Amino acid sequence: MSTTTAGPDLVSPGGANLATSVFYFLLVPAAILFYAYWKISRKHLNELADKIPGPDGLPIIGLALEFIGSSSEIFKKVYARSFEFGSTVKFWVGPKLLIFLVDPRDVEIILSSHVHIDKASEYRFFKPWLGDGLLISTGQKWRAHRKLIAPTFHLNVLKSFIDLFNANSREVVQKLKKEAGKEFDCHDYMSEATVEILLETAMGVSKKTQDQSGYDYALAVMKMCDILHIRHTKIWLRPDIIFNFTKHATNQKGLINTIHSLTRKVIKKKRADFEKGIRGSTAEVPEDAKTQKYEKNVASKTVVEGLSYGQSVGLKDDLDVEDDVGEKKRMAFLDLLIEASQNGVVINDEEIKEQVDTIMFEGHDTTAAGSSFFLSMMGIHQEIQDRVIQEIDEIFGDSDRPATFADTLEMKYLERCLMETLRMYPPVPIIARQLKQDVKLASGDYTLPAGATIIIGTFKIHRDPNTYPNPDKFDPDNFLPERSANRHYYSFIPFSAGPRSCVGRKYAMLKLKILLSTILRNYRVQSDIQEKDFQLQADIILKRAEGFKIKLEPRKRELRA
Ligand code: HEM
Repeated sequence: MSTTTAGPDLVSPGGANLATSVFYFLLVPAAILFYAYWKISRKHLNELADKIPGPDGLPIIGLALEFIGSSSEIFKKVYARSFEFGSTVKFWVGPKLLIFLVDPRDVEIILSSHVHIDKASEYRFFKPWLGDGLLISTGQKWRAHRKLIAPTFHLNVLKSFIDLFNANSREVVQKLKKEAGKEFDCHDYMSEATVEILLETAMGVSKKTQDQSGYDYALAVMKMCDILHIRHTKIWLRPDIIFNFTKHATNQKGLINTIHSLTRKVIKKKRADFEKGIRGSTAEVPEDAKTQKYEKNVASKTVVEGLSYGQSVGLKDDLDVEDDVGEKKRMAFLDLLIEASQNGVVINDEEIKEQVDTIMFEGHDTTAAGSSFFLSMMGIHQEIQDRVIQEIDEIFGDSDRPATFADTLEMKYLERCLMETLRMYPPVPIIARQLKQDVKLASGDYTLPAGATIIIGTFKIHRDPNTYPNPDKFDPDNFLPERSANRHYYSFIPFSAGPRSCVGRKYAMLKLKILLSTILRNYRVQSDIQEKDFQLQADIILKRAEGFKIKLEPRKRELRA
């Protein structure tokens, strides 16, 4: 069948040629104009960048080829190259300007600021998973939600989690029984335990109400981090238009589905409890994990800031506020969010989901890595482990009683070992920010241009020989008060610092002390692998590519089941 149309013949060969010619005629000047505009708009950025030292890259792609290879190879290569320059280094990756900072004075300028709080554009890869949760949101939304969420990690709320920390730590000890005497990867156990502890404490639901295990969730998170890391390092996978056609995009969809189905279930359960008038965690605590009868009166003004809770003495953030609301009014994370959403304006249902996803991710993978590195250190440094065990035995004697808050304050040497672990193996090895304004540095005559991505190299800062003599040696005495006293506040930042510091800093420290002391009350750790043989990789979170291989040997007494 044919159709005829009246009017001009728009598709005649002559007309098509004319249209093509006009198109090219316009395209070339448009491209030239666009390029000229682009060059002019970047003139300021380029001029300031030219003054900052850094390796020469290839034309157009810059140093993109440095990011080829496995995660651990990339980590090794980038870390080795970081020694070629001073404390401020620029790096071009395609048209993107990255500037690495490691001088604590410069780091302070960025992290203590209430202006430079925008996350780097790379964090957008988290969006399908974490939405606009606390980790990546900015501006007014971030400010309002941070104000809402930070008090839910106040020490008074955390103290109410102690029995659940104990109960879950005891379960880990039981689960680990089957690994005794064999080499195994402790990260699997630490991951599962941290997910389950988060469910029962911050989320306030019993892990038994979940038909999907914490392990499946943790595995999905780990695989998501792999995909995000691939997108960070392989620049051709950054545009969605290319990424969406790869197998990674298909895998990502499945993983996000696994992750979100857990968070949706958690919120549904909590809402149902809320409607029945139930507040607080519904997880059951076995009688022998309850601490009430052992808890000594700890002065409410006990100093619990600074190093004991993961940041340099003298630094404060919104987690260190005085108890202005009163113990009774403070609520746990999801309780408070559900209540706030009832009143309407502060947070809506979608935003609750984003925050739950964010806390579940930030709260589990980081602490799982921290505890796995700690156990690896104990296995390698036997004489240090002896001292930790001696301290724990002095606190608990032969008793199987659960650990109280007062006990955690006495775990001084364990705490120093934990700090030293977080110094040498910070679970978040870099922090990235996007600059909206120029910033003059304190360490030298450089100005960071607006538009640059700033990378704060926590891993490198923590191994600066000027701050930590013998920085590659595991030495818990680096955290003796007299040694810490003279260090720059920003030379130890495992939890970041300033207004965007880690909201779970105190939660993590308290939980880790109870979990790790419970494990060491029951097992001695051994390791056949030395630190020099670690294959470090930084897939968002720092890990050992070969797995956290350790061996456990039951100690003299067994925990009563
Ligand atoms: C050893 C354990 C942990 C370490 C080393 C750690 C480290 C960090 C770091 C370095 C940041 C800043 C990230 C950035 O700016 O890109 C951060 C942010 C954050 N962390 Fe943690 N974290 C840990 C545990 C936790 C826990 C247990 C929770 C929650 C229960 C948590 C929740 C968060 C949240 C919500 C943010 C975003 C805060 C904001 O931007 O306002 N973290 N964490």
